[in-house]
Amino acid sequence: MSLLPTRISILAAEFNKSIIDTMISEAQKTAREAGITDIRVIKVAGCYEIPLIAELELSQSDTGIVVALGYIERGETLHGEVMGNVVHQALVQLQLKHRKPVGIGIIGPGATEEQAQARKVDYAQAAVRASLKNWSLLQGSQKKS
Ligand SMILES: Nc1c(NC[C@H](O)[C@H](O)[C@H](O)CO)[nH]c(=O)[nH]c1=O
Ligand SMILES: CC(=O)[C@@H](O)COP(=O)(O)O
Repeated sequence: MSLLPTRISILAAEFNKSIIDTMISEAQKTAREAGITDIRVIKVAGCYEIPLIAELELSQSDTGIVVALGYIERGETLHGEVMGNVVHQALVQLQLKHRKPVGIGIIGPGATEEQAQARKVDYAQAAVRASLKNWSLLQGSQKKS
């Protein structure tokens, strides 16, 4: 029963590249500081593409944690709101299916560029930290059972 996951897979929606590049760097840095050495970064087109790749990564025994990074910008229609709901729901369901943490670092929906700039570091760090905390809680519960 290891205290740390073998691998963290960071899935980044590069629809808004300037925001996401910073989020990727911050997530990598936070994972390294926690002692993780196997950090995989996979860039997808947008948030809608994250759940499928998350499923593939979580199915691999070495992948202990998936971190999802994205920014759903404010648009003129409800497209972003629908996407946000669908993607968040899918990622939560994948956690329950695989019994592995998914750190969700998706800004928005409906966020302005300014709001995203203000949140990109905190969301990326929090997604890694929260998923690592859940990892240790899961390890603890498995020890007891
Ligand atoms: N508008 C945003 C998107 N849209 C793209 C979708 O995620 C997807 O790539 C497309 O519908 C093709 O399947 N993605 C974001 O991550 N953020 C947005 O604001
Ligand atoms: C969140 C989005 O899809 C955005 O990029 C475009 O939104 P909209 O088509 O509602 O203007």
